[in-house]
Amino acid sequence: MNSAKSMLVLDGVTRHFGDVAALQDVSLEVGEGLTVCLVGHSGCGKSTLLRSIAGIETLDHGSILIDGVPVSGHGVFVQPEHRHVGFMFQDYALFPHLSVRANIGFGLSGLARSERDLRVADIIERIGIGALADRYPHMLSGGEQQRVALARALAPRPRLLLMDEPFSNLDRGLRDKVRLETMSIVRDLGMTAVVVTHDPEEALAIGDMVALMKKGRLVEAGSGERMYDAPWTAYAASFFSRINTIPATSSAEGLQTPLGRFPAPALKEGVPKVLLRPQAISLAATGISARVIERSVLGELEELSLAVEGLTAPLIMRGTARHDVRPGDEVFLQVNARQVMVFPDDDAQD
Ligand SMILES: Nc1ncnc2c1ncn2[C@@H]1O[C@H](COP(=O)(O)OP(=O)(O)OP(=O)(O)O)[C@@H](O)[C@H]1O
Repeated sequence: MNSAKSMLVLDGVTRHFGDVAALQDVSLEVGEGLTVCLVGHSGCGKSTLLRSIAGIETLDHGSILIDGVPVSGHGVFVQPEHRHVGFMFQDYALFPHLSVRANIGFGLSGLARSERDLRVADIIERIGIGALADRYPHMLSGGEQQRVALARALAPRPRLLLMDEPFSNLDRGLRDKVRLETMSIVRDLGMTAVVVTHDPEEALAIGDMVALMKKGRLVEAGSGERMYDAPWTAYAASFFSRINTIPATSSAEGLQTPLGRFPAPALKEGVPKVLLRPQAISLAATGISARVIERSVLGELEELSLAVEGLTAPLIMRGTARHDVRPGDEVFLQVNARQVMVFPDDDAQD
């Protein structure tokens, strides 16, 4: 993290809907100019958290500060329109009867006409949508609508930009391009942004910080690189990629597994389990004996599904190398010991 001031502070944020604990004691700080991605499976509370920051939801407990100003909690509730946040909805929610220019100017009604026109012209130029300014939403492609929605959210110069699944309505091919362009505009403007996504790759790609949620709780938060390379929890390890779970038993020499012996880190108690990314395994001339169940070429990557004595589930191996192997072939495996992750068994992955 850098030493920038905190633009958003969530402290013990809690919200129930009847019996459902949508948010439980969520605390997080986001430095100015950074993008945080809220990521997690459906129903984990991402949207409720975003809506709480926007002021569309109230809190049961906890508090929210935006740019140092309390906006929710401890008896305070600042109305959404006074929070200085820009909100970008998943479906863009552009007004169909207004031109692009009028859509962008919509949130600036408090300004004098000349000032409003200047602001709209400025953001249109920054986002590079001059050619679209006099069109109407139905005359725009999905990617163009997305940029107009971004311009509209940014025109009032919010302190915080909130984006709810902003790229999920775009086709795969367009999505990566629009995502790159959008996030570079957000970064160039020095905006602090909170982006909700259910896509682990998207979270890793765009978040300066990633906050992984599960059943209303924050599991862990940090840079995407740290969370992928050195997750603190088995849940995070398995959320961001496919993972092999290898049963282990502890002994004085370390952890015994069907894939050999690994050093045992100091774990509090319980039987540890070993997690192994598919790319930590490779074929070799000697090593652990295995049988090929299936080989699939996934474009850049090749995936082998392998049967290993002592493992009930197939072991998944992935890499860029191509192997001339067929189902039934006997092969040998090597495991990159530096990529072995060990967690207590009670750290559920579900
Ligand atoms: N207004 C509401 N009334 C009742 N329950 C709600 C309400 N809003 C959300 N919930 C519940 O709170 C939990 C969290 O929902 P939320 O929409 O925040 O999850 P999410 O992570 O954004 O999910 P998704 O990715 O599917 O949008 C869910 O169990 C949901 O059913």
